Amino acid sequence: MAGPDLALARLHQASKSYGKVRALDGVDLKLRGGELLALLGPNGAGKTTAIGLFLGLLRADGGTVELFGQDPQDIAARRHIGVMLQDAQLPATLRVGELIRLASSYYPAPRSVQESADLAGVADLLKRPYGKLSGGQQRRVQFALALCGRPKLLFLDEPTVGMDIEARGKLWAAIRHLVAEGNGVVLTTHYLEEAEALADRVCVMAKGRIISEGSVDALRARVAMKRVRCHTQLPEDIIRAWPGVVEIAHEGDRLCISTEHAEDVVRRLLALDADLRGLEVRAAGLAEAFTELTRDDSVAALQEAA
Ligand SMILES: Nc1ncnc2c1ncn2[C@@H]1O[C@H](COP(=O)(O)OP(=O)(O)OP(=O)(O)O)[C@@H](O)[C@H]1O
Repeated sequence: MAGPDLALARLHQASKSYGKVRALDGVDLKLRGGELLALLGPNGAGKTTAIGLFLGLLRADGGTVELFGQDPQDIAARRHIGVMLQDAQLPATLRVGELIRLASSYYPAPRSVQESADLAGVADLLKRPYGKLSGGQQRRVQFALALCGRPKLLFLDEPTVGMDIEARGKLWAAIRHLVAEGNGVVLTTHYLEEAEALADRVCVMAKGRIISEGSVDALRARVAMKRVRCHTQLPEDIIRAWPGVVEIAHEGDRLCISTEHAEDVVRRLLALDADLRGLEVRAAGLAEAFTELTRDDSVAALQEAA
């Protein structure tokens, strides 16, 4: 079993192709206890394939895959993981409590049904048949099944799809609790605010490669784009023609200027508009960083440089 400093899960130069499609192309990835890693990337980037390798559902064509230092197809390693995949098929007639009891029985030291239900926020649904639940409720039950075995490592594939804001907030709190207890979590998501809210590290994938890895702040810092907002009487056409102005949008009665040269833009605004009000300059959010990183040309440049 892995010690505290060893990786819970690791991909080393892992590759996987489906026929001519290279779904993963030499990927390195490592996760430690007490860490949440968010895997981001556009559709088809290779996120699900990477998780499939960790879970032993797929075999790598090249490179190595380790779960607790063992082969993921080894049952001893798999006893310590919990999984919430996108397309869970569960028997509709079983009650939630029965499902949790059944899933717990596969693990050596499971949580009690009540503890699992409380953590996942489904304690009030224990007597309800699974098939009669709403989509968001079913997702919460799937989360209870993922954590009932007291896993050291959780794989959550787009866990909050279909959840309302309150349910999402509760799931985030439960995930934070599990990470604070020292467990590792690998999360894939298309909700950038989810990665921003939860992740210690963010890994951006595109076309089977990792194109960026680091903290959310480090990822943002890689993107030079800034947003300059203000109330101004200056005509939009004039601002648009300034060097470095990429985009102009209206937000209510404010103008929002996207630029890589925020200082130049601010200098011009102040020089030309004595009545300028409400000036604000902000770094790009994760959404902008993500868009910029996964633009086709930037992916190509990174791949050439690698
Ligand atoms: N069973 C399969 N047979 C053939 N091609 C596949 C198979 N599974 C995945 N692929 C291809 O491999 C590539 C990576 O797919 P993968 O599902 O890992 O991406 P993803 O990042 O999880 O995408 P999404 O965000 O849409 O879930 C895609 O081009 C996909 O079409």
